Amino acid sequence: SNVSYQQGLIMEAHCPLTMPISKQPLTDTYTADPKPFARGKFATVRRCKHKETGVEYAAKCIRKRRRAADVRHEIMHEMFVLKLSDSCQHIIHLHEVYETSSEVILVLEMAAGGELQRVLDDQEVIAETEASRVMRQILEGVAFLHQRGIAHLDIKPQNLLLTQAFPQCDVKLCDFGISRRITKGSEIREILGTPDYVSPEILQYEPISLATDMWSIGVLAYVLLSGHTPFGGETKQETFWNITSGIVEFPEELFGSVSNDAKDFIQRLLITEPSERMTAKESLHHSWIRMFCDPESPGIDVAKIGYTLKDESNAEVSVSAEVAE
Ligand SMILES: Cc1cnc(Nc2ccc(CC#N)cc2)nc1Nc1cc(C2CC2)[nH]n1
Repeated sequence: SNVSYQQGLIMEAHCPLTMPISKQPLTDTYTADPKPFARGKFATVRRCKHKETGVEYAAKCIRKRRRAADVRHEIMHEMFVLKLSDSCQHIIHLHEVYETSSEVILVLEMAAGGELQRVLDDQEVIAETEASRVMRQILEGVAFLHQRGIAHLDIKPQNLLLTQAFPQCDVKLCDFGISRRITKGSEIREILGTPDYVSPEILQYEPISLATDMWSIGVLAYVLLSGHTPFGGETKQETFWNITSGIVEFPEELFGSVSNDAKDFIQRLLITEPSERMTAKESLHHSWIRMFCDPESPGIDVAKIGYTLKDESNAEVSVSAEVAE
């Protein structure tokens, strides 16, 4: 259609989510910590506080040019996925975007509790009720993305953030840096996530799909309940061999006190054939996930997708759709 869009970026023609990008200095509006509290390969994350509201955010500063290729499109894809996920409580929200000559700065919701990985470092395993509650929230977020044809492709405890100190906290998914829209003839990508969480199809250069995330979720559940990774080997090569073998064991000394429901949940995800794994929607109905959740919480959510467009006369036209999960 020939409507004109708000100034800013048009990420994907079929679903134009406008996201104004400010060229003002971030420090006009926020007080930013000089020292990052987290670092990725191409990004640093700084705590920053809005000068007027006092609200704290996490400013993810992504270098625009790296490996010589212009990675602007990848950054816009991450912004698109974050904006599309605005209405999901289990995905970190994108608040604002700034751009300098060398960086794009995503001002993101602050999850003060930090990474789920820290909890695993501190306490090895977590109680089964807490593991089920964590998994349910992660599955809500993943089901939201999968409903929209997006695979995260890097689900691991480092990318699962807690809103406050464990266990009285909620969990949010972050980092869509290697996420992909999965189309029908899904592409074959030599994307490599984190060795322990990577799925057999990735190792065998077979098409990636939404089911690739479900494998990682199976690994995550195994780790939460036992403190060990199911395919961990002495070397990366050995780990990859164990993954493609698809043999999952539940040693008595690790799983002796773990319910059969929990083991069944894991076994229905750690299947080498992607099409045989539970989908995110099916896993939300698995007894291990339903068992502990508060009965009155609705199992079915309705997702609202809304964005505003401008018509020829520059009047705002709002478009919204409701999608029953
Ligand atoms: C207290 C805290 C501690 N450690 C991290 N680590 C971390 C993990 C993954 C990524 C990868 C990404 N993206 C960035 C930082 N994030 C925190 N809070 C955040 C972090 C954020 C947004 C995601 C940056 N909101 N609140």
